[in-house]
Amino acid sequence: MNAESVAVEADGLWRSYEARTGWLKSRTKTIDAVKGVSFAIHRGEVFGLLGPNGAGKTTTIKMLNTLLLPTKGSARVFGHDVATQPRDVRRRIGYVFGGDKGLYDRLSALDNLRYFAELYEVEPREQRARIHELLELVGLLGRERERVEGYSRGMRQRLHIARGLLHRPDVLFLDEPSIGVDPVAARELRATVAALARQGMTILLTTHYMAEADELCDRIAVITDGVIRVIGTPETLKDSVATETVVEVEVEGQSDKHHEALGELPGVRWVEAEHGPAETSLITVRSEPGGDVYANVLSVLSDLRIVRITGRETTLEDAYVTIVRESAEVTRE
Ligand SMILES: Nc1ncnc2c1ncn2[C@@H]1O[C@H](COP(=O)(O)OP(=O)(O)OP(=O)(O)O)[C@@H](O)[C@H]1O
Repeated sequence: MNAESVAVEADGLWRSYEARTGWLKSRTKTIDAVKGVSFAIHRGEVFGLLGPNGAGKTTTIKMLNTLLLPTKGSARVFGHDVATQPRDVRRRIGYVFGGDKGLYDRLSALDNLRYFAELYEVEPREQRARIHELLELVGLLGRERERVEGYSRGMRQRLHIARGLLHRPDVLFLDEPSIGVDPVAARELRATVAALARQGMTILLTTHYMAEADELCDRIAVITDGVIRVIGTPETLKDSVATETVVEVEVEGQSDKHHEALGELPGVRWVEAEHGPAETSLITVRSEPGGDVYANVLSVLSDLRIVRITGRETTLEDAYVTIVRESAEVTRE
């Protein structure tokens, strides 16, 4: 693959920290935070890095964005080495992290963006239009003259994203952008990230919210204890832990004649019906995970009155929890 189709490439990245322990008798201890991480993010891809607290996500991002030097291994952003060509890397990346730091509270959003535009050497002729365009993208147009101290967490986060985009980076690192943001604001934030992705931005996202990762990411890497355990699309991750989808339908009357049709639906492994209370039947359909099993079952039963339908697909959270648990077992062995 050539350097322009691979946006970010990590090759055996390793980072150790020397941490001081003890008070009277201080000793240094080596913590291996990231232990040989490798992956490639393609241009235009939204790539999620998921893992529990302390797994090594931020350390990985900081090596990729030149804030930390790798102890071992290497990484490139559009072919530029993070250790030997940091200026070239910085020109191509934007870094946005969650939380309260990184903005000037006493200034308006507009003045914050003007300040950072200067800092990032955005051409003075371009600044006005660029700031306007970004305020529009993140949905803050009309509020830009208000001081940031009066902004909600969600608005701050969107302003952070605008800041990270001022110098037109090709890759955006989003480190827990939705931390502490309420559900409605988080949804708006996801819409902003999705809009950026549609425009072709390459994004590396870390988050603890599985639904967010599922909605936004093309591929996901799960990291625990400094090691990547799995890389795949949200669907492959879910499929790797899901054994089947179970749908239960309670219908009025007899359903015997629908049995055969249900059994012939794509992916269906097994159908069972039993008589329920008060002239109802309970039909259980077990099928392979994924596919349109709900819609198919409902269409076969369309001439019956449905009392209730329950069941659920494997979620990304199910998959994540299983992967993290299994990796903890492997580490213990
Ligand atoms: N400056 C540092 N000095 C010593 N140890 C550190 C330092 N920064 C991080 N660590 C340790 O490295 C490991 C990985 O930390 P890192 O912040 O990369 O994890 P993370 O996956 O981003 O976690 P979180 O989800 O909590 O942000 C942890 O054990 C952490 O305590």
